[in-house]
Amino acid sequence: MAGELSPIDKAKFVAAKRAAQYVEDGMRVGLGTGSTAAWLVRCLGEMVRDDGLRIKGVPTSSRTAALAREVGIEVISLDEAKWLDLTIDGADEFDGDLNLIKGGGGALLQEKIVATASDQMVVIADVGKEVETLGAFPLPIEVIPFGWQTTQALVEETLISMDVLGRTSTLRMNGEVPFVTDEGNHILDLHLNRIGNARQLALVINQMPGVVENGLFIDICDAVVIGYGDGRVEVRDINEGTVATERLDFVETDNLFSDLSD
Ligand SMILES: O=C[C@H](O)[C@H](O)[C@H](O)COP(=O)(O)O
Repeated sequence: MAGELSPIDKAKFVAAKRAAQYVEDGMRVGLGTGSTAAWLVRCLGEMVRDDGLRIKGVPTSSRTAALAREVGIEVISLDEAKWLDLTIDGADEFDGDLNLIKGGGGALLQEKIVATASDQMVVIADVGKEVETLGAFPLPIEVIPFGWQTTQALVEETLISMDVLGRTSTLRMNGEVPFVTDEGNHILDLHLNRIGNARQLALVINQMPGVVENGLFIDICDAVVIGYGDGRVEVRDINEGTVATERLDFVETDNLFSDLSD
């Protein structure tokens, strides 16, 4: 129940609950992936069930698709939707320009495609995700399995030539075997510490053969809803800066707080 949630889970929950207010009847909504986005899907499921909200959801991973169906959200594919009114998703880091690192859960490819196909992207995050400069969180890049070690070597050589700090990368593992994304690819995590020019880095990485996509989301996010462990939320808009700071009450319902899994 809510009283047993850790401060970080409360922060994620209030961010998700506040962001759910962006969703209007009839919208086509991109549903993000991760522990914060899972709260959002639960909140929307409750609104569908209790308030009669009618939405069509486009999930960004098989995990989110399963959860959305479980809570009663109508799920359609991106190609069926064609264009989305709104996407709400989590992030691993966001900076003052609302640029992001995403992909900690391995869903960055579908997430970027879905967010880019949306009129608006709203990110939900606990306050610990805010950084001055992106890069403390390892930057995920999705690579095809064929020749992944060659791709890794190319990525590392290129980063060295660009004089990017860090320079090491690791293949993401799932126990003893390489992690496999929903698209059948692998993830390399780049340990950069600090990304001086995220825009340039994103372009350079995506030009390398074998790389499918990187976890830098530049100029895609329109607003971040930041949650705090004491129930406060802050809405930061790319055009208007901080537009609202408020406190949300926790609503303890079995639907939201039982068996929550990412
Ligand atoms: O691939 C996963 C996504 O980009 C997530 O949205 C991101 O990793 C944040 O996840 P969480 O809300 O669990 O911190």
